[in-house]
Amino acid sequence: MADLKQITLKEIADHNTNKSAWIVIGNKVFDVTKFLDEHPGGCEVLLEQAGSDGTEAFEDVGHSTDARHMKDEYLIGEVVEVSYIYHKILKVFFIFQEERRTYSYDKKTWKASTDQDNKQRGGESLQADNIIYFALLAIIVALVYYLIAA
Ligand code: HEM
Repeated sequence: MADLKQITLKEIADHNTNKSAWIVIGNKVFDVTKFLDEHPGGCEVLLEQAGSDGTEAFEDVGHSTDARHMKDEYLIGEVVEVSYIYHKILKVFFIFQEERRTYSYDKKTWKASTDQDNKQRGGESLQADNIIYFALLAIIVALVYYLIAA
């Protein structure tokens, strides 16, 4: 595994269409272009994740052991470490916002947000969320800088 091709997130991001679809699962990169038409869950879900980190989506489905082995047929490389960590941090913020938006208390599950949901919640609280997240991020960065400088 040591000689796996090192791929940056920027490269991966360019492969987000049905002509070329790469997905990150764990820290590995899978070229699922040829698998799009064969995926039992449909090509749409794969295309939604194409060009980005699909680890959460892949795990949430609870794929079988067969599916986990099957994905290795499409392995083409691994994510370059530094950018992966950076991406995960961004992704945590992104997922957190998505989930805040889409949790259904009736069904006790996460679901895709609809225009109706967004209207009910109103855009303002989402904006407020964003400000809080970025303020927290700024505090963390300032702390790290202070510790390094001290
Ligand atoms: C290379 C990556 C992937 C492989 C090899 C793969 C393979 C499979 C297989 C074999 C199944 C049939 C059920 C099972 O055996 O678990 C399945 C179902 C499914 N997969 Fe994937 N999958 C991949 C990535 C993804 C991703 C990134 C998503 C994103 C959401 C996804 C969503 C689904 C869904 C929604 C189903 C249907 C589940 C159901 O009907 O209960 N898959 N996949």
